[in-house]
Amino acid sequence: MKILDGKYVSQKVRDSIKKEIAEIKEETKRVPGLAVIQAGDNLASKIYVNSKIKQCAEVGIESKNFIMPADVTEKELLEKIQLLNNDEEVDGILVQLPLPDHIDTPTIIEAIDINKDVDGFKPENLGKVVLGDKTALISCTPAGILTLLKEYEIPLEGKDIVVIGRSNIVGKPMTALLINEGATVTVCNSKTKNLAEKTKNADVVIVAIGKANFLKGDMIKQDAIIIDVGINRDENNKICGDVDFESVKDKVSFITPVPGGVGPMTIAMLLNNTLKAFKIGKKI
Ligand SMILES: Nc1nc(=O)c2c([nH]1)NC[C@@H]1CN(c3ccc(C(=O)N[C@@H](CCC(=O)O)C(=O)O)cc3)C=[N+]21
Repeated sequence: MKILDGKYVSQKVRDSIKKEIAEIKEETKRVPGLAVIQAGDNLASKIYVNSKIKQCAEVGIESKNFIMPADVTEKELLEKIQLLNNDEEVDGILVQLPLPDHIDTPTIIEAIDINKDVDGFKPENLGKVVLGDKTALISCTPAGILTLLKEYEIPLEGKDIVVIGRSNIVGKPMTALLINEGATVTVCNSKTKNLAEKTKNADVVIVAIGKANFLKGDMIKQDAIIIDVGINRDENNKICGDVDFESVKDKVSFITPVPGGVGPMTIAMLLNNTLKAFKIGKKI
């Protein structure tokens, strides 16, 4: 078993982003800017947002955090996004999800300027990902997974890959990226019949189903590669993934740990998208 070390690879990505930003700053006197909007202050959101802000500072991205009250109206959020769309110093806009129930999330995402959509959540960006358009701002988790697999020189062409989860922000863009790499992709979900039959045949299994310790050793084949997108809390409030690490560990060739796998890669890709959006917006 080899660990796909997201902590290590994300640091490498951040080092490279930091270097590029320093060079651009030297030449243009400008640095990328990221605006983060949070509605309400639930603790989990706060922790992620703080981590993003800290890592922005580390690579030289200027970040601004806007905390709106939990009862913020859709109109107020849309007005805030309009201001940020027109703000020269803001290259990327991230609206932390989930939003409170009374807010229509697609309406909010739709309001973000296409070139500032650093989460890659807008329909146009997902469309570009499907078409293999290099100018896409790619959803951060799938982009991070692809970067991690490439860093470890894991070939994808001709591989049988099962993706468990069909969300707009992980499963769907992940599937498109893998198809474009020449993999044969099966997309499953919580209602899939005979799931283990499918996962047992897969060279790579990507699990994003949001159920603690869901994927077990008897569901995979020998030497499978396992990517665990889940972040759950177990009965002892310890962070755990969607994969039962103990039960699969002796069977896998590669596996991402939780924590320290996909999570850090996701944030690194957010920084990367912010730099990309800055370069597109400022024509660098
Ligand atoms: N608009 C938006 N974009 C997001 O990208 C987004 C979001 N909303 N809402 C919440 C989720 C969650 N998310 C995480 C990213 C990294 C870690 C991460 O780095 N986790 C560490 C562990 C952190 C810990 O110990 O708590 C790890 O896996 O090693 C976790 C969670 C991004 N999200």
